[in-house]
Amino acid sequence: MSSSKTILAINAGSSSLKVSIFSAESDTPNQLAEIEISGLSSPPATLKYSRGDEKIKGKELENVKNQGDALDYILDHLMNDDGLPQLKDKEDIEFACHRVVHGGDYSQAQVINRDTYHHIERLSDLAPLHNASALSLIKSLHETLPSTINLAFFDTTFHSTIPRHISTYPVPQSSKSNNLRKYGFHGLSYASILRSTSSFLKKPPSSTSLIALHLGSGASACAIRNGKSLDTSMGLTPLSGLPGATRSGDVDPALVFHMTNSAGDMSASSTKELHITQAEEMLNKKCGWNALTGTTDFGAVIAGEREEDKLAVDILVDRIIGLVGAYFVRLGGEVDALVFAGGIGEKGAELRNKVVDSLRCLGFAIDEGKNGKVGDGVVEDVGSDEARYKVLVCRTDEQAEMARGCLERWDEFKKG
Ligand SMILES: Nc1ncnc2c1ncn2[C@@H]1O[C@H](COP(=O)(O)OP(=O)(O)O)[C@@H](O)[C@H]1O
Ligand SMILES: CC(=O)OP(=O)(O)O
Ligand SMILES: [Mg+2]
Repeated sequence: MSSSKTILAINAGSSSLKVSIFSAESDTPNQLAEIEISGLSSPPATLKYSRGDEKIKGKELENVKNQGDALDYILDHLMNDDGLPQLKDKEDIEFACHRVVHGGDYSQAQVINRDTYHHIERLSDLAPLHNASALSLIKSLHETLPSTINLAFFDTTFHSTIPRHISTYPVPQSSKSNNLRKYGFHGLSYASILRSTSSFLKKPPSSTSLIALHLGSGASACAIRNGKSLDTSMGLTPLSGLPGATRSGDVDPALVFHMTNSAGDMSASSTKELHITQAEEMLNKKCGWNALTGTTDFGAVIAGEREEDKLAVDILVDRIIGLVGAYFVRLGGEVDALVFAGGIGEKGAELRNKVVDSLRCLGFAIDEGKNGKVGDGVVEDVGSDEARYKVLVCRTDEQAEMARGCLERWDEFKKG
């Protein structure tokens, strides 16, 4: 390990691209700058940049329409920032860490080479909003920065501890369908949440138990027992569980055949790299709160006054509390904290209020004053002092989690 070089960590979400740059001079990642382009699914996209005291927030970017444009914009911005002398040459970037949502059976991060690239490509059908765009970013980075080593970090890795009776679907178990199991996603985020909250609670991660909620354009919940994922709400693909901006979340599996009689036909948006049926297209891209309200921006939905806005919020709250109740039972009530994270979890004070208010019977309660004043802390306690269980807000950092993983295996990754 250790050089004067830098690590670039790239997190392609379904509505955003977040990139952080770290110096690789110590055992823990030292963030030099963080840049985020959000609102890719509700244009215009907006830029947020922070490097020390230098901050840009809410700048609208008319010409940034997709993940590829966003990466080009971000690399250009970083390379041309005079306040970032660590990044002047393309060769300064030793590693680029990419968040890849579906890692199939990979149990740890991989160096991207021809084999791993094609393996990830084959998993694209199982994460149709994510893997294909992560791969196109990997390809474009490989072309722009030919001397940088690309690494894939998977959302699925954290959930490899889910017991078999929880990850198995009760369907015929042929050898192929044994791969048709629950994988779970947002794993880099849950690893980051566990690291930050256990440190906040002054407990080792291995004895910390949480019900964690990652609520963004894709939303999920996770039961963490003694530092290990016990269950999570996304499954074989990131479609199941909670509704998202454009995803239905759990519905009766037969519903789709009543919405269309060509469910199994290929969708017009299928490409050579990505095969997606009309059913998958509909449930992944045409549902969620966007289908109910006409916007993917949950900030606008929760501020909205219309019946459909209220309905979308009530649905999300209802599905969240259902999962928290189930996980509370799974954990036998041994819960150190309920944790909110992700764009909505971190910024949506009113949603936190509604969720926690509905969980009073379990011993959770919010302090409205603290909840309304969440600042820049990595972890903030928003629970009432009188409540039995803690309620925390955590600024999850998937990029830092990847950079940490890169530093831990630096020499091995250098060998390729
Ligand atoms: N003040 C706010 N209140 C509630 N939701 C918000 C607020 N600001 C942003 N959001 C929502 O956060 C979501 C994006 O979360 P994020 O985790 O960054 O997304 P991604 O899934 O792309 O990683 C969007 O739905 C956005 O509308
Ligand atoms: C897995 C997933 O849905 O990720 P995101 O919320 O970043 O889109
Ligand atoms: Mg995300």
